[in-house]
Amino acid sequence: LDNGLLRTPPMGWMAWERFRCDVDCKDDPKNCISENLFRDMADRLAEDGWRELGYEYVIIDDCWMSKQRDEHGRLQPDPLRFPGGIAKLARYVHDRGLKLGIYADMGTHTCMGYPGTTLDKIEIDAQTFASWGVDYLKFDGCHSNPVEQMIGYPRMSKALNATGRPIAYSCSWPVYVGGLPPNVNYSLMGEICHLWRNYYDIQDSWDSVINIVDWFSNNQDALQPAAGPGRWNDPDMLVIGNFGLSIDQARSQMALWAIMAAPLIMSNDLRTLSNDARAILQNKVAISINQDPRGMQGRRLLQEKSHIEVYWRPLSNSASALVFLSHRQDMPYLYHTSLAKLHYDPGSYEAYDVFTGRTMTGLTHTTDLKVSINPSGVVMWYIYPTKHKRFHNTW
Ligand SMILES: OC[C@@H]1[C@H](O)[C@H](O)[C@@H](O)CN1C(=S)Nc1ccc(F)cc1
Repeated sequence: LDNGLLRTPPMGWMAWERFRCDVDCKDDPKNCISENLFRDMADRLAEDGWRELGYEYVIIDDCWMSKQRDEHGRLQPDPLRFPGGIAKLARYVHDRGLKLGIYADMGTHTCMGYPGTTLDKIEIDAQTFASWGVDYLKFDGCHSNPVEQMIGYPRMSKALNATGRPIAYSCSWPVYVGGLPPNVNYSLMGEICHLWRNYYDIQDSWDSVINIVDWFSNNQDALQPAAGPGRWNDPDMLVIGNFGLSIDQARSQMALWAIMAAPLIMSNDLRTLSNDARAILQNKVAISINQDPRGMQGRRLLQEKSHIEVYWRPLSNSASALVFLSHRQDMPYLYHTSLAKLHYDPGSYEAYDVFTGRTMTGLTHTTDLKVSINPSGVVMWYIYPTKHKRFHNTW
């Protein structure tokens, strides 16, 4: 959606994968979906260096609502869990230089059974969110049919615009109609939404992450051209820092989300994050690849019989990113290749290893490259022609 917002993929934090629909604030006050949780996360984003790296959105997901709309027919937060109201929470978030996201559902109910936004409620819900100072809307699609979705998703886009408040618009519509053409028109998606969920929900496991990566790669011819500034495919949240990924697998998700120009929206507990997870999520070069101003989503370049896969993304200033993924090996694999084999033009290059911080100089397109990749791990390089060295930040 070309209205100046999200010219690079959104970055921030979202409650759902880590905190789900925990509404038990009596027995679980630290983890339940409440204003306290979002204030805690806003504090962490503002105090632990996240905001300066670009992580700016604090996004409320399902289960924030009261079970009834108010006497004016407006959505309202659960009064026990959000006693101060959403406008006050938005002020708290804004005071810390951050932005607030919220969740609604095109349909009779949200996926977890809270009040939905039926077609007649779209305008009043958009106005309500704008009046609260909300900056981002995740619009889910449970409990609605394809006709209601076809009417509702464009109508919400118009309604948000009509509020006069710049609100980033995330659409779950493709997920509910199979994620691929002809049921999904990605040109239309790019006109009405800033980002869209294409595929099933992510879970806290490597199986889930690699399943999503495989689906996006197998369908990249339909998906990759749909992405660009203001219009992003959304393979779902970063689950780095939770319970299911090893360090190598966490690096793999960060590297592949950078190649896919995916939103970098974490769902984890920033209050107890390990140093390893923080180092991966705060990796400046991985973030700068993800946020590259050209906004060109990358692709899977090749799959070897050894189950080594190579991903490539073109970047600004004649730079590019390469990711070597060991998909199904069970020991470190020494992969031999050359830039020529990866379709690079003749010339001399330098490569910065994103996770070790080492720079390789004096590479030509024929230099024999030997890359050791751990099982379910990656090696990621930021590559630029030596003659353009002056353009590239020295990290
Ligand atoms: O309730 C909200 C939750 C999260 O917002 C996800 O990101 C959305 O994709 C939808 N969603 C859930 S759990 N959706 C859902 C997923 C599987 C299922 F069997 C029934 C509902």
